[in-house]
Amino acid sequence: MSAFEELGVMPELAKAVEDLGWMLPSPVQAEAIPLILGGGDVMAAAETGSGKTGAFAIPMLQIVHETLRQRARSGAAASTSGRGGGGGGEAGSSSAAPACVLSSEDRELHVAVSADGLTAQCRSEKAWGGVRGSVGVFGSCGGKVYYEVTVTDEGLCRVGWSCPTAALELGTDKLGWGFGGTGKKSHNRQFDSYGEPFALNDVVGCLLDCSEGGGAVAFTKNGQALGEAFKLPDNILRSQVLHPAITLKNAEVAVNFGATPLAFPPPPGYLPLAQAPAAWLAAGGGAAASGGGGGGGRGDKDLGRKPVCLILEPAKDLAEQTANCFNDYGKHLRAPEVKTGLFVGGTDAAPQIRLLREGVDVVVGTPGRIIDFVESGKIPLDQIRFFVLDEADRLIADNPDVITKLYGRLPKQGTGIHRLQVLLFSATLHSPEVRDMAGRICVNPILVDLKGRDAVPETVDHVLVRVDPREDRSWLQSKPDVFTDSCHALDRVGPATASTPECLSEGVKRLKQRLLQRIIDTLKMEQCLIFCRTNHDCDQLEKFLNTLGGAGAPGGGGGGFRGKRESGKENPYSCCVLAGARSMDERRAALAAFKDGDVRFLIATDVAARGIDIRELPYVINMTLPDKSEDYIHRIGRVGRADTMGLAVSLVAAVPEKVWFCSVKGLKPWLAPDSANTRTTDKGGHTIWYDERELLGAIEGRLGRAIPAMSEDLQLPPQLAERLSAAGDKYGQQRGGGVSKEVTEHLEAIAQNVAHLAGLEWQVQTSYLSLKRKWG
Ligand SMILES: Nc1ncnc2c1ncn2[C@@H]1O[C@H](COP(=O)(O)OP(=O)(O)OP(=O)(O)O)[C@@H](O)[C@H]1O
Repeated sequence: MSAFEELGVMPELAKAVEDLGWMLPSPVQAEAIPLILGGGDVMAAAETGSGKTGAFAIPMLQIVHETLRQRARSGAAASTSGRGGGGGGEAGSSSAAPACVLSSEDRELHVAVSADGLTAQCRSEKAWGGVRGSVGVFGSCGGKVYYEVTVTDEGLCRVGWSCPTAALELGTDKLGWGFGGTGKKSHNRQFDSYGEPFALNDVVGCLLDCSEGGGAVAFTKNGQALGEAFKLPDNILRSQVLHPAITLKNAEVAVNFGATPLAFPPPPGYLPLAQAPAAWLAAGGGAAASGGGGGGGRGDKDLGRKPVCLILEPAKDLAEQTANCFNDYGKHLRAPEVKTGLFVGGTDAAPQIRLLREGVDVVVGTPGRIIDFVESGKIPLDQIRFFVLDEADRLIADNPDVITKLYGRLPKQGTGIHRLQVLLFSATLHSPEVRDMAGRICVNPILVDLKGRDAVPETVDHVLVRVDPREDRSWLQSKPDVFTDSCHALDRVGPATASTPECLSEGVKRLKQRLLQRIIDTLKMEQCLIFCRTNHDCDQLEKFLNTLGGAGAPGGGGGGFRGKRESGKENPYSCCVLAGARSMDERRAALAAFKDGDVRFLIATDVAARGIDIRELPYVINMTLPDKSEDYIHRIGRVGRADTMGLAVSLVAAVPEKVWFCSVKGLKPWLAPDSANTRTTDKGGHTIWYDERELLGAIEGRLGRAIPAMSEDLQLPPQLAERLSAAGDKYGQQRGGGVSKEVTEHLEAIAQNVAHLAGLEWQVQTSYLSLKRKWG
């Protein structure tokens, strides 16, 4: 049994992580996996690069897989029994059709459905409870269908039709059309008088007309037509499936889809749902279809398969990485496979919508695209079991409203294995905002807090280089070329004005680029992730490195990485950019090129600060300190991952630097710097004074210690250099020259002992049993 299986992880998942070379669970995995498998809400704070993604993804995949298997089993059972009870329709037309019953899954838990799936009861006096039919009708089928509802107890009820992603409380959104006992029709929360009231023993007929030129919902009462209630929009008819839908409050109804004789014949041209041709029908929404267990009328097994996990990530690149992790960890899961979908902005929505239609179990995405898809009914949330905020503190700081809205729509009535689990993960999880949000969206969360507040991993060395243009006057030289941000394009910069704040600020910018080159050369860097403050700073630095790489050299000329132009192994300063202003394709290509070693330097904004995992990355450089101290911990955490040593170097200005600050999205004042926009924001312009001494103070305060400085000739602080050489460590390589070999030997030794112990245990058990048999 592997170490992961000892945590309760199923063999298929354990095998997948073994394929990745994981021998032992990391500490956060050892703590969090059993807690999540046990059904609890978990808040995990563990240092960067410690395997948090696996800590939530592995148990989630296991529970999702088990849930899907269970549904597939109950779906198969429902289909078999349903077909047995069906029939009675036009010869030949209904034989292959999925039988319709009230779904035991596509319902609220306070609604009970009878064993035959034909009676629904809600015993809550306060809450409406909804349920849908297990079979729906394609809006594009061109036919007309009918079913009957008999009111069998006092109480409130509303009946009609809704799409699989509609709210179960019928008529409260754009995808549901209902008729209530008080004589009101309802759609999208609009309640208008219609027909007449109905009550105990009344029989309401629900009509759906999908014929050409039709497109309507209507009702009858005790066989009398009440007239058209709703016209259905074309887009609904084209793209949606409509299911029988019922919502009740302290009431009971019996439903007849036409498998047994109806109380009243349907109006001319309408077929009872149970007798509709199979091609009109789609199984979905409930046990009969989920998990691939049921079959739709069009042979699309996944129709109606709804997401079980919702994972929010703060950046597109990280969302993509997490989705890939789910695919990697779940690659051996079969019957059914667990399907993961990526939903991020700035990319074509059409394939994502298609994916949702085909059915997806794990939804990973960024807040904007997710809320957009949820609000437009594309991502249904009524089957969600897991809500995960990865990098929770960033998500909560930037998107509290989206999180609150999404949480508000998640199903919370479940118990046991159906309970909604909320998981919050980050290396920095101790803010009051996180505590406050956790108090609202978690139920008794268990805190896995491995290293206390904001720990930097032992595998990360971090140092700073002071940049003081008052002492180092080399910035006044004109060579080598630098590409600063034009903040001081209108200021007189030269020896005569060299001590004004503006000149010193320009001096910082020039010095930093030249220092970067010296650091790269001195430490003989072959791979480094370089953080800049803004997209524009990334562009400028890209130009600078491209110029160093040789004018006219392939890869020179700026404009970002747009496909392989040369091997980074030949150009010592080859670079590409990963920043929010670049297209998703460019970002993807840049990250891939850097990971593959095709370029040596990845210049990035904070979109790459969190979560991005680059194997054996040796160096990070901060051209400018981040303005939020927690982002420092995440940025430097791009090195020192998975027990690999890494060094982070921060360039820290000793004087304030004037930088661009645009609160208006898309504004680029540096393209035409003038006396208005180079003013500071308090004077109506687009710049601020950035003081890195203060930012450094905040970071050191947070970490509780000073960050050591490199010497003027860019050597490591002595205590760091000594420790590194004493341990024989190198940046970009495993700590201790390769702990994994020791781990392997250790595991091999344990495996023999464990096998021996298992043999002894077997002997004890069998001897006990044989003695029992012998002596009774
Ligand atoms: N048990 C393990 N054994 C070996 N390697 C592991 C293990 N768990 C995770 N890893 C590897 O460690 C690296 C970091 O993992 P991951 O990205 O999940 O870290 P994280 O804690 O989420 O980091 P961050 O805080 O930066 O988001 C990955 O390359 C992953 O494959």
